[in-house]
Amino acid sequence: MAPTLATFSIDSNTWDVKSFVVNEGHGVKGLADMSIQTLPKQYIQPLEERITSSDVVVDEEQCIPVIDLSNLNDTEVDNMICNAAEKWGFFQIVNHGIPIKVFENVKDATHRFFALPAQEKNNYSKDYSCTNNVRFGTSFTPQAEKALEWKDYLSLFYVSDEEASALWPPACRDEAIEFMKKTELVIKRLMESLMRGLNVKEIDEERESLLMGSKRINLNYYPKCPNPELTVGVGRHSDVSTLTILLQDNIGGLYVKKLGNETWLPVPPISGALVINIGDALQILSNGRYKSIEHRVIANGSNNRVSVPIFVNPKPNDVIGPLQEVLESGEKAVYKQVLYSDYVKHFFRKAHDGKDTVDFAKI
Ligand SMILES: CC(C)(COP(=O)(O)OP(=O)(O)OC[C@H]1O[C@@H](n2cnc3c(N)ncnc32)[C@H](O)[C@@H]1OP(=O)(O)O)[C@@H](O)C(=O)NCCC(=O)NCCSC(=O)/C=C/c1ccc(O)c(O)c1
Ligand SMILES: O=C(O)CCC(=O)C(=O)O
Ligand SMILES: [Fe+2]
Repeated sequence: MAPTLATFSIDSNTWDVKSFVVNEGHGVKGLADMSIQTLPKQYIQPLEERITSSDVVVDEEQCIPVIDLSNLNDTEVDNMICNAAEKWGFFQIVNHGIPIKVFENVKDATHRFFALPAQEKNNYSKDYSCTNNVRFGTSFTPQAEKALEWKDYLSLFYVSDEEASALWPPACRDEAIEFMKKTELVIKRLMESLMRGLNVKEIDEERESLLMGSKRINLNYYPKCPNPELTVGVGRHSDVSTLTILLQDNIGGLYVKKLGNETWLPVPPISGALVINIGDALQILSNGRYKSIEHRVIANGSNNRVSVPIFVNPKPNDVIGPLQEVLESGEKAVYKQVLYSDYVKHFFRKAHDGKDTVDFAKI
């Protein structure tokens, strides 16, 4: 039984916090709603996994690029996108043509879903969900992690509008679908620019599958946290996607690792912008030219935060490896051919571990 006092310090030695949060589906939001005063020990990260101010650079000059897409067909914009993908692995886009209302709606829908009673959310957990394509969960891989992460999520794998309408939670379904639809054109355009930079002239059917054959949308919820400095919202990782399109709210907390050194740069929230990052699959397809960069999210002591990433992926049965156009000039392949679903399963089997997943595909 969970303690029921409104405000108290829990004794995480005697109370089974993990069972309450993970198995009973209360999530970290369930803990936050109890107004706990101290962080349960299960969430205390080792020192090296916490972000301290000495690791972080706060300098306008050191921010990831912000790219204005209002002139997307310009070669100049193409170059900016490819350059950002090579040098930073992360950038923000503005003037992309997607109405801001679509963003507001999906953020509201995220708050609405996580405000549901635990019992209702738990209908979508690994144990109770009627489909593998809809999953409510907490942390990343609680069964494999030494310390849990301060995040709840709903993960929705898109198959068709019909399936989404039938199976995704009504509290957020329509807004999540709308957000996916409205980003389609931008995703295609970004991919075309990125492919031009790799000498790929045309995105045919096979390439379309490899680059954007499947999509998954996650709704992330990071409740206000006691002792945020002792834990993390999301640990160090790179995404396994080709591209990730991330909508964050105005709270902030996402940090990316600067290529070539050990410093972490904040990704400042910009109203109306989307954050774009290269995932492992595109790093592999580009034979390392485009960089899938390590990133992480801190916990926040004052505010709840939401974010909504769309992971653009190959199809699970696609085989990924360096593209033929990239190797044409005689460049040596650094990655082998791997079945994408094997790669993803490898990622999901372990706790977040920075950039180590990509070793799975190294020659
Ligand atoms: C994902 C898989 C491989 C699942 O295969 P399937 O045969 O259905 O296996 P499964 O038994 O359901 O899942 C395998 C394990 O992954 C875990 N898992 C599956 N889906 C998810 C999910 N959405 N979130 C977390 N864990 C998951 C399960 O918990 C399984 O482990 P276990 O509980 O059995 O120990 C398959 O559906 C697939 O290939 N999908 C298409 C591609 C795809 O969806 N790619 C994902 C891109 S996501 C991406 O790029 C980043 C994701 C991310 C990053 C940081 C976070 O903090 C985070 O939460 C998520
Ligand atoms: O919440 C964020 O800003 C980023 C989340 C993230 O990295 C992920 O879900 O893969
Ligand atoms: Fe990520």
